[in-house]
Amino acid sequence: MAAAVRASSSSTVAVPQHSGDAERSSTHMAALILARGGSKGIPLKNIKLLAGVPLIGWVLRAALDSGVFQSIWVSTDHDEIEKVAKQFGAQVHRRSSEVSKDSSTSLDAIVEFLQYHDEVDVVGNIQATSPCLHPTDLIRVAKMIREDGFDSVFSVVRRHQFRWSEIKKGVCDVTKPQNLNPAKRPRRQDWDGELYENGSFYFAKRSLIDKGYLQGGKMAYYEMRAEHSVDIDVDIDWPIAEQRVLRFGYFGKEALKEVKLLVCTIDGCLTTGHIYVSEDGKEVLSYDVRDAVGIHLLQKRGVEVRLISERDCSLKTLSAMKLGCAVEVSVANKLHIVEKWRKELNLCWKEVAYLGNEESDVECLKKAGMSAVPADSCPAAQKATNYICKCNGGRGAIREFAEHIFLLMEKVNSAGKKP
Ligand SMILES: CC(=O)N[C@H]1[C@H]([C@H](O)[C@H](O)CO)O[C@](OP(=O)(O)OC[C@H]2O[C@@H](n3ccc(N)nc3=O)[C@H](O)[C@@H]2O)(C(=O)O)C[C@@H]1O
Repeated sequence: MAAAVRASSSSTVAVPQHSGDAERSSTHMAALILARGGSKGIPLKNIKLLAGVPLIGWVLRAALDSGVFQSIWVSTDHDEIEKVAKQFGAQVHRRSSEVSKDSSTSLDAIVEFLQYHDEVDVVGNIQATSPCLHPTDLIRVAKMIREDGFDSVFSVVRRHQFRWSEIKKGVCDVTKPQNLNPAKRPRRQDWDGELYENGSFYFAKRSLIDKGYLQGGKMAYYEMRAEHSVDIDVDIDWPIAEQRVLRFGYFGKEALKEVKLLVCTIDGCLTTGHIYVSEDGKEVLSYDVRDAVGIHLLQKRGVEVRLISERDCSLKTLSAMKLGCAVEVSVANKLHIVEKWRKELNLCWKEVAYLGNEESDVECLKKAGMSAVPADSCPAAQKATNYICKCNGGRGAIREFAEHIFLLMEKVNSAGKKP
């Protein structure tokens, strides 16, 4: 009989230092994210943007920052997914079509991966469909395998749900309680609940997978915090998952700071980039009222908003928009100007948010504590940011980014309140 032991994300387990753990261990533990191109419900689900980040990006970020893996892989049959995986620092296993079908199981794809990778002793199969994973979870699970000697560990979540048997015509005409006594219904606080596999990850030693199992041998579960337990299964889950990751997801090693300054590129962010020119050479720009509202909301919450452009935009036209923002035009080097503003306001980069869409924005996007690009921004800008808006430039991207900033600021403030 396989032994099952518990671990919990809320238990106080000694967490090893991030850097160097993977190198120090002789066991080759590989993270493996399965991301086939043909998903049934949501097209290309595995790279669809969830809160501005491609779905696989959320778990790849956690896997990389955990520092416990000797190698991090995405197994895919799709060029676009390969590109995104590499952008997030993963290696790519191009899998065969046999293990990419609707009927192929995760185990099929994992077995194929191992056939090509003799060096791997343990596979940590992390499912992209559970994007609220944190590095601390992976660090604890790696310890359970490496130090506590488990052959397999998988994630579970505790639920307080009463189960009832199914009524089947001609077989069973009535229902029966499965895990409760209706005469003595326990209150939530009087009942430990039950553990459910939540599909976030499955770690298993090669020797076990060779026998055709992901769960077996000396086996343990890892209990995840309920708020981190998100399983995207159907389309309807997507907006819910989006709210969850914004609140509880992992945003990288750097602690977030309150935003004090938002710098926004004019052409292609505040505006669509279209300019109407009259016979006498006058420019007419248009902007989205939603974006003006976004700017005013930010200002109301004490965020200074400034506009920047490489082009010699008409200051008269910009001031006619009545946005109440300081503006700098004909800028040769945007980074120099933002540095100047940052110093003038006595801010660190983490307190600066930046919305840009072009090559000239890349340095600022990389340095800012929070950055975003409109959906129709150039690929270099998209690569440099951690939030790709759903809205296009001049079509609500500022308003959308403002909401994102507010949510993250809520996260900063609630973290500050913890004892
Ligand atoms: C390890 C395992 O058995 N995983 C299965 C899980 C697991 O049982 C549940 O999540 C538990 O809550 O269920 C399935 O989960 P699902 O189909 O959503 O797959 C989870 C993630 O893995 C990718 N995948 C899966 C199989 C495969 N051959 N190639 C892949 O790339 C998907 O693209 C997706 O990102 C299911 O719902 O049918 C199928 C999965 O195979």
